[in-house]
Amino acid sequence: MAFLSIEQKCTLLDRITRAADLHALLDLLGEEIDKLGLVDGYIVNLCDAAGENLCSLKIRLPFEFRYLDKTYLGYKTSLKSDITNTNMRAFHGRGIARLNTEEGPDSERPMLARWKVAECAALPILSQAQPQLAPIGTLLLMKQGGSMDAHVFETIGELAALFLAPMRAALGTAFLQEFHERFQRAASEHARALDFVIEINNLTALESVFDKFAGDVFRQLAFEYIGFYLLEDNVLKNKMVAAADPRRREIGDSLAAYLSDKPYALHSLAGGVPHAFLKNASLMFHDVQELMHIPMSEMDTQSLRILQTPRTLLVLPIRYQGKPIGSLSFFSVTQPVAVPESDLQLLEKLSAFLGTAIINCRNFAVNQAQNAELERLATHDVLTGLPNRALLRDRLQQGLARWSRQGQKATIAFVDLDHFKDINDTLGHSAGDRALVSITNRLRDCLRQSDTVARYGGDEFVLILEDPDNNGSHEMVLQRVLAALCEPIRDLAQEFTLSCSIGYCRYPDDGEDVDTLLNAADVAMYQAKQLGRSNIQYYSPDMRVAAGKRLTLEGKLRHAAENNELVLHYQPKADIKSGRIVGVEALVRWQNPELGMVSPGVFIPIAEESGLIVPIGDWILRTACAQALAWQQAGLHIPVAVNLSAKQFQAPGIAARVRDTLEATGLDPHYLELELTESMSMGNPEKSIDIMQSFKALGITLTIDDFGTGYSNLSYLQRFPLDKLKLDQSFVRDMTHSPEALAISQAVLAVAHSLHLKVVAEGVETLEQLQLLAKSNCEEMQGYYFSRPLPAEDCTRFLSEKRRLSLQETVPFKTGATH
Ligand SMILES: Nc1nc2c(ncn2[C@@H]2O[C@H](COP(=O)(O)O[C@H]3[C@@H](O)[C@H](n4cnc5c(=O)[nH]c(N)nc54)O[C@@H]3COP(=O)(O)O)[C@@H](O)[C@H]2O)c(=O)[nH]1
Repeated sequence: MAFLSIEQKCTLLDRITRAADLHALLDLLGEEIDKLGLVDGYIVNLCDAAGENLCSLKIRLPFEFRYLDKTYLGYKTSLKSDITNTNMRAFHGRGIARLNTEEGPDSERPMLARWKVAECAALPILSQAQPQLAPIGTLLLMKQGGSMDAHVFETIGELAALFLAPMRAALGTAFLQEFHERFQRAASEHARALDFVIEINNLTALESVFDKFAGDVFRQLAFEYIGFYLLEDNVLKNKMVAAADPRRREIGDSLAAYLSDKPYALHSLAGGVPHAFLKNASLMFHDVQELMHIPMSEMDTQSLRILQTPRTLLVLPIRYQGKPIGSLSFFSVTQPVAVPESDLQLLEKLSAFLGTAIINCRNFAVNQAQNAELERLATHDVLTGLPNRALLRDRLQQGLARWSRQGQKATIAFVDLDHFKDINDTLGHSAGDRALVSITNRLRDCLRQSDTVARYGGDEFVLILEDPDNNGSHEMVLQRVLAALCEPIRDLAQEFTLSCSIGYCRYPDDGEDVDTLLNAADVAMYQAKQLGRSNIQYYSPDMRVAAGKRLTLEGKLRHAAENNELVLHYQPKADIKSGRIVGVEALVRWQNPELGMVSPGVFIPIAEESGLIVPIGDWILRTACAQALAWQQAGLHIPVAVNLSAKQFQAPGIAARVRDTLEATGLDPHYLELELTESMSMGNPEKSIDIMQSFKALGITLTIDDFGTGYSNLSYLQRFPLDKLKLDQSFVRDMTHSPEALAISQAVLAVAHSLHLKVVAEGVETLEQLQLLAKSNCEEMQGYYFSRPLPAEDCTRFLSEKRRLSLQETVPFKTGATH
């Protein structure tokens, strides 16, 4: 039975034959279905060229949803997919397939509610005359009020049949054309995507990456906002909300502000953002009602309110190597956005590129942080955090350029802590470290922000003081530094007071380059040390001359022992009461072919500072022991006293070295006396006691030299295993005319005697001094009055002649020796 009249069919066929292409045919078919007024909506699905998918090519949704017609255009369903699907049932079954509350699969029923229709029905588009040919597609019909009857299907089926042949022909052409267009589109999309990938991968800041991504998406799709969320500490944090129109930023900004301190927890699927992340799949919502189908959190409800209820919302996971690392939300507030399958695929691709770019940025940030740390380690001192030598030089170099441009003056100062080693020796290295940190803080407090303090070495600091006003304020600052570093350090196990020696020079007066200035300040600091420490010295060129001389001496001294330039002189010591010679003191001399005789008062301090005293000291000990043994073998049983310098005393294994020397030379230890100074033993008294006990265990006699010149802790003195004290020659020199010197000498004698120690007076030059010492019960004496230090040969003669000291007027022993 025909439902369309002949005239209708003829008119229609005429229009069909004049239709230009497949789209014109589809439009015509739609127009005719509309005219019939039998259904509220329809979708024309046609097979694609490969015969693999049904493709929605013409859509007319029920009236209130027509704005979405374009959104679903191009939607593909695989012909191999779910055969219970209404379209598939019609296509494969070649008959009508219904979907309503009673018929059709449950999975499709939400579609009825979504489009507010009572029934959907799919008709295959096929030829009744040639049933062996496969359908070319389906026609999905929608009815809102009530169901569709046979009349509807037959009328629309008859209409569709008229279109079958021309559509089949047009399909071939259309698919060829579509294939061509798709190829071209793909090529240009490919090129665009490549540009995008290159550009986005070159970015190193997350914000720029988001901006770039948003810019590209906004150019291609009608979304108004994009929210970026990244996984951090097991929550999704909003990183940015980008707006397509800068004039409408407020909504995006409000959302970003709201989300700034509210991350999405990932323990539930509530909300599109966590949903897409957890499911690693995209979600598309065309209205709020659809959105309501997934669980919502309070945060989502509030976000939607801020977004004034978006018309379209699409959420995608951001993936890196297939795994989600965040989510992206695209939304539009003013108008719905159609997102055909091809655009969705494009977005998914872009979001994968975005994922790679995000990881690049993170790796870049980690590398930056690592590089910064390496840079910091290379330029800063680890303990104090102060600039190290390398950075100091760099800062000084930059300063020089600036000062010369601005005609400005500056001060470069070397600050060296006095006796810092004592803290390490007494309280250990961690206390030493704490002291250095405390010193650093004091230095920082003394300086202005524009000044520099750097750690130059162990206990050496360098200050760069800027002087933009040329007002000489540097002197005040250096005084402040000296005072601050002399304050006691209280946060150690025991209170410790340090001092410092400061040397400084001025730019440009004393030098105009880094090395000259640092060297000048160093030379001045050395001078400050020489002048008794705890003072400030301004550089003068004379100091450099002296320092140069000192360097020359050090260079020559280095080879003195191997060149046989060192020689020992021996100064006899006598018992004051009996007048007998009770020992000799070995005193080193340096006879250099170029410099002549160099006084030990000059070269011993240089040997001490340069560390040369250790090998030189070994030579002295060996030579003195060998000489004492030679005297014994000649029948002169006389003990020899050897001075031990502080460096030697503190050198590891000193007791073992002395023992080895005694063994090597064969001298009985009872014929060796070691002279130690007060200051070297008081620096770290406990350690000194250990070393002294090792000496005593060998049978060596121990004497404290120069007693009275240093600062002695009497309680320690009591614990030292000593035999003698040597009264310093300064007291002996003055005792005859200075009541104070006499009083100190007598006090020293009293202390020594109360500790059962003998006293040796040194530097005795006159009979008067000798008599005074005898009256004060001093046991031994040494000095020019009895004998100057003598070369070994002369001393042998002196000992052989068995000279005796007399308390009466005598003629002192004279030799060719200078001292
Ligand atoms: N570590 C070592 N230090 C040594 C050694 N030899 C010397 N020194 C130290 O060098 C300083 C100067 O020594 P020197 O010029 O040898 O002076 C000694 C005596 O010559 C001098 N002296 C002795 N009697 C008199 C005197 O009557 N008047 C006078 N003006 N000077 C006199 O005193 C110095 C004695 O030194 P000491 O007993 O050690 O205090 C000096 O500090 C030496 O210690 C060495 O081998 N190793």
